[in-house]
Amino acid sequence: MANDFDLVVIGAGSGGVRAARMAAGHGARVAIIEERFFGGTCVNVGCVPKKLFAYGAGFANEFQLAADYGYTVDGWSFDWATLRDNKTREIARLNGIYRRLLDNAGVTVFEGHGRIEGPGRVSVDGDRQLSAGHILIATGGKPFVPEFPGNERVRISDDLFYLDKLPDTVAVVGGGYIASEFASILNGLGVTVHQLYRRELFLRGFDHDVRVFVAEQMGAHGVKLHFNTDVASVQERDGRQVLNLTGGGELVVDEVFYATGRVPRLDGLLADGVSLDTGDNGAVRVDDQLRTSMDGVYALGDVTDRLQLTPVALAEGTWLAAWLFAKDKPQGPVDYRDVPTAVFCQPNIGTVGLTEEQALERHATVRVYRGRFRPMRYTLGDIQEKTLVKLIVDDASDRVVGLHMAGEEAAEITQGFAVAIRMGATKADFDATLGIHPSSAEEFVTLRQGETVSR
Ligand SMILES: Cc1cc2nc3c(=O)[nH]c(=O)nc-3n(C[C@H](O)[C@H](O)[C@H](O)COP(=O)(O)OP(=O)(O)OC[C@H]3O[C@@H](n4cnc5c(N)ncnc54)[C@H](O)[C@@H]3O)c2cc1C
Ligand SMILES: NC(=O)c1ccc[n+]([C@@H]2O[C@H](COP(=O)([O-])OP(=O)(O)OC[C@H]3O[C@@H](n4cnc5c(N)ncnc54)[C@H](O)[C@@H]3O)[C@@H](O)[C@H]2O)c1
Repeated sequence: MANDFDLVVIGAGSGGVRAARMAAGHGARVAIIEERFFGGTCVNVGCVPKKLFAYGAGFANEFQLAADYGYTVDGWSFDWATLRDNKTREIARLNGIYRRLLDNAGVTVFEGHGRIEGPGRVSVDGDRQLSAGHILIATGGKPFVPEFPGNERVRISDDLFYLDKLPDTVAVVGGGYIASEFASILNGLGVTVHQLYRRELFLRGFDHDVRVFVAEQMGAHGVKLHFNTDVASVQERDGRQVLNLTGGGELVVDEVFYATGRVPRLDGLLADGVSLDTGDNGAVRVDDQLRTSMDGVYALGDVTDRLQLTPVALAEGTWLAAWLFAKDKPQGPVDYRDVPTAVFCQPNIGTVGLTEEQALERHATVRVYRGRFRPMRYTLGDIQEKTLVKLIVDDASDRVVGLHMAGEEAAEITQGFAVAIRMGATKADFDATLGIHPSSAEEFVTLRQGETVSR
């Protein structure tokens, strides 16, 4: 007997929606199951509301700058409820768009909990049974909070987007993307922010110079950074949160936000007796064709815990739909080389390719070019905002193997350079490219004094 659907997708986030729409476009009969919100993490409690808040957090700086340009900007104030509710309205609009995209693509939408009952069998809310030629797990991730006394008192990233009231003082625990972005956002909105990170320097995995520079700049913006600091317990005192620190001492704040990583979301996904190979943190293991250990079941995006980025989930969704259903199959697997990324902390970080540390693992000798400057926009007044640009070049081939920026518009600028890096641009190509003057981006093509570093 024919299956109900050629493909049943569980989870309508970035990767699931993309795979479902594209598969339907290739002529497959597709169903998608979503239990919480269309568009998933990115649209609802991730990239989009985060970026809107980051824009919101930048205005205090702009008002100060406007005064340097002769504007009178006395008496401005900020209303949290307006920002929060305008954001929520926009997210509701996007939810509708995601839902309509699926409907218009001819995808059958089920609202409820998806569960794999066995090979080729999926249920919706435990009752409606669907048979499927292929099943795709695109269930994303969820915040991870470590075990310690009082951890039920802390908030996670989802909560920030719906706070009733903006607290006066917060602790943000973690040193990755979310903690650094949230610390900058809250600081920009006028909250006193303590960011706690358990090791020596946050933003592990990014280029060391960038990490040092961002720590210095975030500190200058007012974020109180506490490195080599971890939390033993949290308790309430007089309506406030008291963090007992592992090294001794305490920190008293109004709210505690934990951003200590995300783990794959597999809650109730597999019926009794159904199992899949998973990694240490529960991530669904896949091969380079996104196949899981169960025949006909695929997985992509955050649930596989590789690169937790929306464009990666989108690329995987596009690839899988074509791989399974297109007349012209992709030539090879998804290409994860030189994935550009940005952290929307203040200053923003943009990066593509290797850090200096990674470059030295692969190449015997590299040339490192650094530039540090005050963007022209800030030169009329007292704002001491700085920008860092850095290129890492493999000395043997002259190829630019890493490009890093921390400063205004780092994400916008890095995206364009990422194309050049992927195409194998050399330092000579950068040198031969004329700058756009005056701009910050031109610094990347005018770096001349390199430092040679060997392993
Ligand atoms: C605060 C924050 C900020 C971020 N900012 C950025 C950014 O700026 N740039 C960037 O590239 N990435 C960012 N990310 C990461 C990005 O959001 C994720 O990489 C991306 O959403 C992953 O897509 P996905 O399809 O794998 O999963 P998700 O988007 O998480 O979608 C999974 C969906 O599956 C649903 N689901 C789960 N289980 C079931 C079930 N059993 N039945 C039915 N439905 C189910 C969930 O409700 C959800 O809608 C951010 C993440 C967070 C948390
Ligand atoms: N701008 C973006 O593209 C963007 C923004 C936000 C999130 N994301 C994605 O979402 C993922 C999750 O973000 P995240 O910031 O939660 O994770 P992360 O992996 O970036 O950072 C987690 C941080 O928590 C710390 N940590 C882990 N366990 C801890 C513990 N037990 N105690 C104290 N500290 C601990 C880690 O050392 C690290 O600093 C990111 O990896 C990223 O891929 C992307």
